[in-house]
Amino acid sequence: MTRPAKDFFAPLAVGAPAPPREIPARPSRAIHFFDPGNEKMAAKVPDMVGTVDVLLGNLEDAVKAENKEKSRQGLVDIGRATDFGPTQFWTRINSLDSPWVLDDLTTLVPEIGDKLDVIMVPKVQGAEDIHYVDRLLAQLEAKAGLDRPILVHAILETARGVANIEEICAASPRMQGLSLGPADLAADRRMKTTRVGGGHPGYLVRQDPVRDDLGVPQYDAQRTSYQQDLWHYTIARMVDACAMHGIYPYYGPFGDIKDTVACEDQFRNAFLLGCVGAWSLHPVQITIANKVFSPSVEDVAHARRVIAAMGDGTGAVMIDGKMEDDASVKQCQVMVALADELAAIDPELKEQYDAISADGEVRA
Ligand SMILES: CC(C)(COP(=O)(O)OP(=O)(O)OC[C@H]1O[C@@H](n2cnc3c(N)ncnc32)[C@H](O)[C@@H]1OP(=O)(O)O)[C@@H](O)C(=O)NCCC(=O)NCCSC(=O)C[C@H](O)C(=O)O
Ligand SMILES: [Mg+2]
Repeated sequence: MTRPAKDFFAPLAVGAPAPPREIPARPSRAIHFFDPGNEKMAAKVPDMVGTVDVLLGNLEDAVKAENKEKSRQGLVDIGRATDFGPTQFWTRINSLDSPWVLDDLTTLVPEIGDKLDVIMVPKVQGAEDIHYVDRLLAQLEAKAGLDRPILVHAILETARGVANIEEICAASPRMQGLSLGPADLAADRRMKTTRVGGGHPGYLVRQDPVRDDLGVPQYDAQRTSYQQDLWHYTIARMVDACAMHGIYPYYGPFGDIKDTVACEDQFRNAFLLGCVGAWSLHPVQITIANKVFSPSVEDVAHARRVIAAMGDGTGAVMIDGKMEDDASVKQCQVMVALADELAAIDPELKEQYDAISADGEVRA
C-alpha cells in the first residue's frame, strides 16, 4: 500500500527535515568507490575532491568482515576532515539483512549526516526496504538536528528487486536513483557469467550461413558473430523506471580494470540508453566515466544548431539532409541541458562548450 498523496512529502519523524520535492540533477558521471578502512585509498581522497563527481565510501562487499568497523570509522574520519567542495559524498551501507547495517546508519547519520549527500542501499528487494531506511533516516536526522534530508539510492541486484523496480523508485521522495549490481544480480538470477559486469563472448548472435549456388546452407563456412550486451534489458528497465519517477539511473561496476576499452564501451552503451553515470572501482575508470558521460563537442554543436534552426521549436527543417522537428529539438535540449550542468562544475568542459556558438558553430 503506497502512502496517500497528502502524506507523501510529510517528514516521517517529528523534527526531521522535509523530504525533497525534486531530486537535483547534480553531475555524477563517476561514483568513485573507495574503502575508507584502506589507508592507501583513504589517503588519496582529499586530492580526488574536484576531480570526480562523487566520492563513495564503501562499507559493503569488498570490505572484509573483520574490517567493517575500521572502514566505518575511517568513513567518519574522512567525512569530518574533508571539505568536499563541488564533489558529492556518498556511502554504500551494508545490506539490510547484515549484522552491520544498523550500526552503519546509527553511526554515520549523527557523526557525518551533515556531509553525506546520498546513502546507497544494496540488494534492495522491494518498497519495504526503502520504507525501513526512510523511517529510520528520518528518526536519526531528527535526533541529530539535521536540516537537510539524506537521499537514498538503491542497487538492483536481485531478480525480486528488478521485478519490483517501479515500486522501489516510488517508495520515498528521498529516492535519488538506481544502480545496476551485475555481479549479485547474475548470481541471484543464476546467470552463467562469473564476471563483474561487462559482456560475455558466449552471448552473441551469428550471421546466417551463406548458401551455395544450389541454395544449400554452408554451416561450416566462416560467419560473423556479434557479441551482445547481457545487461541491456535491465538497464533499459532502470532507465524507464527512473525517468518516470524523476530520479537517475546508473550503470554499476566494470570489474575488468585493465580492459579500459571494453569498460568505455559498456559505459557508453549506458550513456546512450539514458544513464547519467557509472561506478568507478579504480582511479583509471574515473577518466573513462568523465569522458563517456560528458556529451562530445560535436553533439553539443549539433544540438545547438538544431535548436537555433527550429526557432520556436515547432515545425520541421532539413539540416545536413536530415529532418529535424519538435521531437528532435527535445532530444537536443536534453544534450544541451547536460552540457550546461557539466560546464558549471568542469572548467575544461566549459571552455570546450563555450567555443560553440549559440547556432552551433565551433570557434577555433
Ligand atoms: C580493484 C582493486 C583491488 C585494485 O587495487 P590495486 O591492486 O591496489 O590496484 P593498483 O595497484 O593499480 O593501484 C594503484 C594505486 O591506486 C590506489 N587505488 C586503487 N584503487 C583505488 C580506489 N578505488 N580509490 C583510490 N585509490 C585506489 C592503490 O591503493 C594504489 O595506490 P599506491 O600504491 O599508493 O600507488 C582496488 O582498486 C579496489 O579495491 N577497488 C575498489 C573495489 C570495490 O569497491 N568493489 C566494490 C564495488 S563492486 C561490487 O560491489 C559489485 C556489485 O555490488 C555487484 O553486485 O555487481
Ligand atoms: Mg553487489
